[in-house]
Amino acid sequence: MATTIVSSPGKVLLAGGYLVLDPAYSGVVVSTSSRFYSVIRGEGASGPRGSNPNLYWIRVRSPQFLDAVWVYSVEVGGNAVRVEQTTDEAGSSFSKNKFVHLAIQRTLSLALEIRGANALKDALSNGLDIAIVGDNDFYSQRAQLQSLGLEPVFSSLSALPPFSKTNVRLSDVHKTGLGSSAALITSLVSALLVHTSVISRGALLQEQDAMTNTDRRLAHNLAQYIHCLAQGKVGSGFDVAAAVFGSQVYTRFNPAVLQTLMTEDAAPPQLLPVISPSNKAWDYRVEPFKLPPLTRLMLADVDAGSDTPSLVGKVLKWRQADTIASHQLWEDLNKTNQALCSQLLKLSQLHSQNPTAYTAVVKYISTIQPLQWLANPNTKRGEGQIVEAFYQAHLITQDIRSKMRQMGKLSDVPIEPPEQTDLLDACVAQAGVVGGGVPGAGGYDAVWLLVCDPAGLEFEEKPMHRVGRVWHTWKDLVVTPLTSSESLAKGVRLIENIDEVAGLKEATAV
Ligand SMILES: Nc1ncnc2c1ncn2[C@@H]1O[C@H](COP(=O)(O)OP(=O)(O)OP(=O)(O)O)[C@@H](O)[C@H]1O
Ligand SMILES: C[C@@](O)(CCOP(=O)(O)O)CC(=O)O
Repeated sequence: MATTIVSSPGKVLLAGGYLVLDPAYSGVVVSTSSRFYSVIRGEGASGPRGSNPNLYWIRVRSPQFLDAVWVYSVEVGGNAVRVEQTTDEAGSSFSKNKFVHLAIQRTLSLALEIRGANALKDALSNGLDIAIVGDNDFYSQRAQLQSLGLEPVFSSLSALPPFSKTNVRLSDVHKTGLGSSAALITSLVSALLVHTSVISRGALLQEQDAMTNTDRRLAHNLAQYIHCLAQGKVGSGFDVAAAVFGSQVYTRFNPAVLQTLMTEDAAPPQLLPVISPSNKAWDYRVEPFKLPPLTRLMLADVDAGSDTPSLVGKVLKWRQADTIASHQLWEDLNKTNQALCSQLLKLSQLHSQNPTAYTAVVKYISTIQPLQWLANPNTKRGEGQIVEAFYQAHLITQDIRSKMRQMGKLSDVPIEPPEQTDLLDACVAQAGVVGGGVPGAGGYDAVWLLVCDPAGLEFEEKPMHRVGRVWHTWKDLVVTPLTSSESLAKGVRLIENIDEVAGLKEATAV
């Protein structure tokens, strides 16, 4: 039987945290080079069938974690699929994994509706072995680095083997906020949809019209549904949208579309009428976005951590309590968020119009602090407007930070708390840094920076290196760099040859 391999990226919400919960506003989302991989091998899992010819077996493994093998029996009926975790098989975990279980159960239910029982039985005939791995960035590597006597700096992270074992259980891992569950569910659901021939392999291979392809939109709708069901709440869905479609300007769907399906017990009889891409109730919007050329997204995991749902609860409570002030602030903040999107896209246009001047400007502003960018009396023709455009982007990021701090103050939520403000101010003052902020809901989880990344310089001369030094020597918070940058591949994608991905074959070997 064939092997199906699908990967999907993590996410960073650069602008639009909280506002993106309201369909009146959009979020600017970057998908990351760090990805989740689901590898489905069409054989390997077997179990007692007894007298039941409709029983099949699926084994799911997460080799990066201890006690992370889950074995499911699958009973394919005429109009229902029963998926139950079993502990009969040796090595099967006694822990449960709701995200994996629901992904399998709901996806096979949809496959039964669309492809019928015989086709589904064919796909499951020899049992499925499914291995799931996430790039190292999804989980804090501090402990691994310490055990190897390595400092938590970029060069050390690059020295770690891909898909490193964490030596802990999933319940004990320190996640870094890149959206592991959204990327996991998107890759697993999409891989199962391909393996059961519900969607075509080509839908996840092509990148043109990725945002309008109906197979990809079916995968999106199903992944959104399962992710909300597993998380027990309907967030904005920006993380799943980024996992499916890649970097974008995202406007959420009306949660009412899922109302009839949000019951955890047996799968509702009919998923397709709701999940289908032809269901107009899926009124989300995905518009193209990408970071400008010769810039680099930098992410750091800040060891303090925050509980996003509680931050969200407090902000929404404030929004209801102080409707006038909150509406005005959200309107202003949304305008600034969209201005950031437009300004970054403008930089891409300026590069297209005059790549030579653009390249020269990036090299120049990488050597001086943002407040000095406009002071150069000798700016060459064609370069002045590019320097001005970078400086405008810098001002917009600072304005977003100011408004996010104001929202935090008014709602009594540490969106950009003083410790994060100090860290970000120190970073944004470095030569060649365009701007930065707290991603998503903010708090103490993480920081993001957009830095110039000029070609042809030694690493030690690059803004990335300067920022890395600030992070490494920072005293008030434990700041650990992630290796992720922006993913230029458009969201979820099929991997045709496992050897395309370094370490994937070894990490997922049966
Ligand atoms: N490698 C993995 N294998 C199997 N399940 C995983 C894996 N990584 C994450 N998960 C599942 O995703 C769940 C984490 O989802 P949760 O919504 O709590 O975090 P999250 O918001 O996605 O986290 P973050 O954004 O920090 O990655 C875990 O409890 C686990 O069920
Ligand atoms: C607060 C919110 O708008 C963004 C949360 O982003 P993050 O999980 O902090 O990256 C919630 C949501 O969009 O679902």
